[in-house]
Amino acid sequence: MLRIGVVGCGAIGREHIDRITNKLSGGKVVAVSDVFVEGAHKVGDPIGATVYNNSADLVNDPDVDAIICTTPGFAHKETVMQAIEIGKPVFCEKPLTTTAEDSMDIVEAEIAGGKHLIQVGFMRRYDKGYRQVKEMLESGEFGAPLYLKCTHWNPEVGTNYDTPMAVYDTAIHEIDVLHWLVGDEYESAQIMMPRQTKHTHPDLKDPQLMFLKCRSGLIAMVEVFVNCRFGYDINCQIVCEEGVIDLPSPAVPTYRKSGGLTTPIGHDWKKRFIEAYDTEIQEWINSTRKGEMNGPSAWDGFVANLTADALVASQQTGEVVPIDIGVVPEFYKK
Ligand SMILES: NC(=O)c1ccc[n+]([C@@H]2O[C@H](COP(=O)([O-])OP(=O)(O)OC[C@H]3O[C@@H](n4cnc5c(N)ncnc54)[C@H](O)[C@@H]3O)[C@@H](O)[C@H]2O)c1
Ligand SMILES: O[C@H]1[C@H](O)[C@@H](O)[C@H](O)[C@@H](O)[C@H]1O
Repeated sequence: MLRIGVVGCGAIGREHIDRITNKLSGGKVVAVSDVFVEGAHKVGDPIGATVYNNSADLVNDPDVDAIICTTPGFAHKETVMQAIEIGKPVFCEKPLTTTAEDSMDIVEAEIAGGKHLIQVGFMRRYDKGYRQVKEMLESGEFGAPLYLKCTHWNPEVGTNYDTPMAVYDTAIHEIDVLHWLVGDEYESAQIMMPRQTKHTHPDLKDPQLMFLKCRSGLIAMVEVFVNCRFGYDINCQIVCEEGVIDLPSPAVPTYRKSGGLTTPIGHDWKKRFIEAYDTEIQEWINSTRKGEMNGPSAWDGFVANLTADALVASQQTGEVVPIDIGVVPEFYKK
């Protein structure tokens, strides 16, 4: 049994605790922590977990074998570095950090420790739909992918969500999954701001149109609109030389009523990728128990943050910003 400590008992922290406790196998949440300690007690007490009000005490608890970090992005580095220091595996929710510089510090610390310890929560790589699309592309039947059109639409966000977060908290999913999907690397990024919705606030530009160009010439266009009101709607269309692939959305019943034919769109990110989260955490538990680390790595987290930094820079100027990933360290070569 993998004894897990969860740092950060907010929305996704509670989701992961619930799936480990009630759905998955091979793991047990034995400790939880949150700066808001009442919140940690609320989820930790019913399952008999030790409750902490800080990350370091949980990471250093001898009864904790591995850590799940589900604090906000700005706080991830603290916990991940503590875990590396003591040599414990850590599953860190996306983004690894909020800047490439901080992610590089983590990469360097992990390499220095000589052991693969970090997995980043890029769960779309575990989604059945994205996996099917990847297989279709790799079959060669569609020829080369030429351009991608994606939407990342959220119904609404809180007032603490600002312009850069549209990149490093939201588009970071597409940043990671798209280059993985097409087997390419980004070389430049650009953002254009269309007319803005009245439903945003002064610190948030919304919507934003993001363009990522790959080395092959492929361009990915990602529309991020986080106050779209109507629902949580993630789509991706890949235009190839020999055909077009649309990412399948999870099947839902459509219905005829009041003179209309309706396909419902959910409101909740937790449900849209629920199976992907289950698979991701189950595979992390399984591989961690075997002393392996197979999922998205700290290097993948760094590459995503480097790309995000270029997009954030373009938010200011609208200009094309180059991306130079450099050479993949030997340590991360598969
Ligand atoms: N993979 C996904 O699809 C997905 C979905 C949702 C959230 N996330 C990621 O998970 C992380 C958490 O998101 P959330 O929606 O659960 O946020 P949240 O605000 O609901 O929860 C964060 C929790 O962390 C606690 N916290 C804040 N600062 C802390 C600190 N310094 N140390 C310890 N605890 C601290 C807060 O009190 C809160 O309980 C973010 O990085 C987010 O991007 C990923
Ligand atoms: O924009 C949100 C994404 O759609 C979700 O999948 C989560 O990652 C959440 O943290 C983001 O704020």
